Amino acid sequence: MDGKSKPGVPYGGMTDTWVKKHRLIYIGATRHPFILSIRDGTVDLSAFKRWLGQDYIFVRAFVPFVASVLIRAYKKGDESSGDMEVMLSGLGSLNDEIAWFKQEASKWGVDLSQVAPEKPTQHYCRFLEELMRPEVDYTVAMAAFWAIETVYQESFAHCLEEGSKTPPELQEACQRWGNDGFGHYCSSLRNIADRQLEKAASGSEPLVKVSEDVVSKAEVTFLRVLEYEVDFWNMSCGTAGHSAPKP
Ligand SMILES: Cc1ncc(CN)c(N)n1
Repeated sequence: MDGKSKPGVPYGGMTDTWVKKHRLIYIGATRHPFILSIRDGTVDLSAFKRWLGQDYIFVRAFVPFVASVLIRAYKKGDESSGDMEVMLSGLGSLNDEIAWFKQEASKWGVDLSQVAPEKPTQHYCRFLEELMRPEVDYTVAMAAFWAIETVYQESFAHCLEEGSKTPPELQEACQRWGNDGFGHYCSSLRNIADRQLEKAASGSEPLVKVSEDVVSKAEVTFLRVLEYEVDFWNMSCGTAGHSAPKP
């Protein structure tokens, strides 16, 4: 959370360096007031319902992005890495996630068919589209994939920690991303990203464009994910319009 490497996470991966180097925006994304309001039980239910509708739209756009990373993993042809299996499990959980959104929406009386994407959602989905373009490197796509999943894991796990006062009716939402299994999945994504970054940095990746170009692009992409996540949380709180300028 405060950028310290987590127990069991191998110290010194590139992602570890980024979390430390950019800990302010990382904390901004993983300890957002919206998340803190869920954790202390003061969340405004209309904000939660707004988040629910918008996140459903995001998750539907996230599925093809995950599929695009799976295709990149397949094309890498490095069967021993097990990358494809990690993505397949991710797609499986997204299938459950979409079913959960529909059930949760009906529990709260949110008609998902009537929800229109607000600007932060539109911008975030457009960013996912950009990451699906063929010229985007596997390493850059993996950095985004890990960052997107880990922000939710860190955020919602925080609402489940000792001492939290998360309302019982919101526990299930927090469990969805805050559970240990999802945490393990995020560690798998992190390991793939770190391995790819290590190869790019050492220039040992064949046919990769100028290697430091890939590493710096991956770092910029990591930061852009954090910005989109903060904008998404801001939207959920109704503090739209205060988004950071996009590079
Ligand atoms: C905005 C957002 N970011 C990440 C996740 C986790 N897949 C999500 N459901 N929504």
